[in-house]
Amino acid sequence: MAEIVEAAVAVILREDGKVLLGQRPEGKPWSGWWEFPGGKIEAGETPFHALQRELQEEIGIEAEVAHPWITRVFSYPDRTVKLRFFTVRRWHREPHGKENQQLSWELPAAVNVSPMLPANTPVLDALQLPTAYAITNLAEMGEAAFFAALDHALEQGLRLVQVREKQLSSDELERFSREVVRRCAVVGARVVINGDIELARKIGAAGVHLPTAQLMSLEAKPEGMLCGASCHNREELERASELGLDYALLASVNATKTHPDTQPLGWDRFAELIRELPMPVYALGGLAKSDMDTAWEHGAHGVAMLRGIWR
Ligand SMILES: Nc1nc2c([nH]c(=O)n2[C@@H]2O[C@H](COP(=O)(O)OP(=O)(O)OP(=O)(O)O)[C@@H](O)[C@H]2O)c(=O)[nH]1
Repeated sequence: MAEIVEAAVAVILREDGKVLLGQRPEGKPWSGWWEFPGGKIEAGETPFHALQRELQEEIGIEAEVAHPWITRVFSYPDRTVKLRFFTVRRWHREPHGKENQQLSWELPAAVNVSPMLPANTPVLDALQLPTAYAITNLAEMGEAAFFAALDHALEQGLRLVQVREKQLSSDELERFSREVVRRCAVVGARVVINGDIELARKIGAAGVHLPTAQLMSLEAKPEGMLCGASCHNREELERASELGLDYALLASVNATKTHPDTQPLGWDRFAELIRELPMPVYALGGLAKSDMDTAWEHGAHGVAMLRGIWR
């Protein structure tokens, strides 16, 4: 097998949601194609040091903090690359093309420059997943309180909601899911339905969320819809990765009321379990939006919440 080239790559995120892309300079392979700033990890370098060196050399900035995010392997005709992505939300100095390359701030959902390096298309999809993920809690809250909290959270910027109401009959679930989809659609938020691919299609939800048993038994990712899964260990995370799922939830980081008898993972174990996965992973279990920075520090894409988001 050809050698694997390892690279450290930066997703530099501005507060307006735009990311920085650069055009590969003349003289390099794939010159003219657009990419995230970064480059090869040299012998003896850690990925983080390679990232800082490349950011300095290519665009003249220093990352104040860089969090490990996803790792993607991609085979080009002449080489296989292993791209270790980091998110950078704070940096020093203004980025400028030090190799005479063009730079452009772009929204992941509407990139105006092309062509993108082929390895990067799924990365732009992953970047369209918001950092806060909500799970419905009709069972504990009741309908009036739940819908009031949903409208409030949507107003505050919530853009991804999982419908999970195992106590409802199928008719009730359809009625409730349609109402959640309707309210979310007003602001362009996406809804995934727990466990029911057919219902998701029938009501025009964005996708489906697989409970663990369904993750382990499903043969292929359902086509044409957003699809994530609930995981508790490395085996389940690897299954989600093999199926090419768009995201995973990993629980339980802290002790929760939902699973009082389960031993929580804690943040260090969480970080260890999600290393080198190609899809974003949300941390779940006794968390609130105030845990976001800690989640990022441990490699999470964001925080998933069943109670914390509705308070
Ligand atoms: N920097 C960067 N490289 C990427 C991205 N996507 C992607 O497939 N790659 C691949 O990862 C490898 C990174 O190497 P590079 O060519 O940027 O590294 P470098 O600046 O150290 O290269 P050099 O040794 O040619 O100067 C290349 O094969 C490149 O095609 C991306 O978004 N950013």
